[in-house]
Amino acid sequence: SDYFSSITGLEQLLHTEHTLMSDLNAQLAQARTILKQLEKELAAIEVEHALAARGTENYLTNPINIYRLMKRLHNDWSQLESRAQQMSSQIHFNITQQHYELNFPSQEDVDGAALALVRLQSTYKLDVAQVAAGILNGIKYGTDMSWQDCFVLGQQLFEMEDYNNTKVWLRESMERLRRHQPGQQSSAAEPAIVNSMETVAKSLFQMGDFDTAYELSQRVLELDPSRIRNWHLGDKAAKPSSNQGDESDEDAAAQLQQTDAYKLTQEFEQYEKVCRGEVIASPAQQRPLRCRYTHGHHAYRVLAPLKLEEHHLDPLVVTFHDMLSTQKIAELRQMAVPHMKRSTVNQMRGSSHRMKSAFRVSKNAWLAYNTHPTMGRMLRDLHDATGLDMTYCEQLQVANYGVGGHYEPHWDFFRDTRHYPAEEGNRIATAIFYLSDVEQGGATAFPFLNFAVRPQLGNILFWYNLHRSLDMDFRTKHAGCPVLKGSKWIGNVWIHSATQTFARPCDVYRDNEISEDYQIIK
Ligand SMILES: O=C(O)CCC(=O)C(=O)O
Ligand SMILES: [Fe+2]
Repeated sequence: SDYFSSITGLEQLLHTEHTLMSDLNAQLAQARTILKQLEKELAAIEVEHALAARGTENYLTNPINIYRLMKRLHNDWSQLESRAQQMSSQIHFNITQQHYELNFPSQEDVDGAALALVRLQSTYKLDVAQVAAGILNGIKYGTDMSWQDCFVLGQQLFEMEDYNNTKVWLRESMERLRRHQPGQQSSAAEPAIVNSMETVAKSLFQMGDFDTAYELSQRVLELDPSRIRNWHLGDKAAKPSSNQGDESDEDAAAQLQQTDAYKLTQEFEQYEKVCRGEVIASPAQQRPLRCRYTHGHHAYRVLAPLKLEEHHLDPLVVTFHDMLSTQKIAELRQMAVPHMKRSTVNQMRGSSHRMKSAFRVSKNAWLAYNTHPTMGRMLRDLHDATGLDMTYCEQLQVANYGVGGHYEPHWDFFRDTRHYPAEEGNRIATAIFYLSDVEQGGATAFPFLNFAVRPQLGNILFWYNLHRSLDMDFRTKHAGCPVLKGSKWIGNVWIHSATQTFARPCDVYRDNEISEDYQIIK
């Protein structure tokens, strides 16, 4: 399970399908051999009949022909019969029995993948027709989705009670079906899909989406005109009790309100805009920012200075460029892969129970710094760059986001003191090592600060989560935007505050008030 949350599991699924393909291929090859023989024997009999047709009497007065006819009907045909039966019985293609050792996605996985596709489409405002054509932000990546693909996705969204997106995908499916040349082979739709279309049309009708229901019904009739008979009978099966329909409707609406309240806030809208790159920092905001060389806090860096890029000054958010080589990154990722598990989030404030969530779709692994010399180096470099003391930092968290993977806006500091050891202090700073590039999407976004940082292999993104007073800086809310194309790898280092008194002394006045307004979700 959880194949959709990162790329590592997907490779297993590719393997599963590869096994099924070669198995079915082997079975078909065997069947084909028998089929060829059968064809040859049939052709031989056909030759006899061609001869007979030229003169039946002449043919049937030949004793050899008479004998062969008798023999054929008495022996040969029953042999042909058993051969044909043998051929069909020889195709042993039983997925569950033969391949119990293979990994298959669960319903949850399929739902997760559907959700990912829809998340991308809404976050990046993608045109459904383009997505269905395999085009992401103007670049054609893969094959088109068939009308059936779009329909099944729409149906699934319907079952997941995402009605707005249901409509969009069903309409795309119908559009594709309409454009579909009638001459093409799949115009003879399987009854199963026509059944589903009928069912979905009925449900849409009951929910009051008459346009889509009508559209769908028209297509059903084109595929199978005889179905109209079922529609006028007013039978019970065709009309689920209206009571039931209303109830589930209310449920759906209530659920939608609850889970999606945040999605409707201005804050979330702003987050999505930042992900899309639609928010451009004002000149006033940009003017004081610099890209420069620095020797950080280590004399050695005078000779090999660090490339520092400032994104924001207060709170401080910066990038250190080219801090890890491709080779070392490959080693790190390899070490992490066997330990990767679906990421979780704290269920509630004060609760230590952690759970999977659509809020955070990725996989991660925690690695101790003594696992590999590279990791010790990473901490030293981080110390040299920032001057912070690395005594209390959490293990390296390597995370991988697959397509559609994301992490919705959150703060990295703990708001509940029970979530960190008092002697270590809260998470004063976050360093994200980017362990991959991402082709499209996947930026780290700061919705309150109006910018997003694109992952760039080898870079470190660094920021302070706390004010100098060690109060929480609520302006540091940030997120991992959905990955649109590619796979995103990061390594998180969370540095705690207890030993930073000299590295980052507090000011003479408390500086926390400036960020307090950002605590309230708008
Ligand atoms: O994926 C990102 O860019 C951000 C990750 C993050 O914020 C986290 O893991 O806490
Ligand atoms: Fe974070």
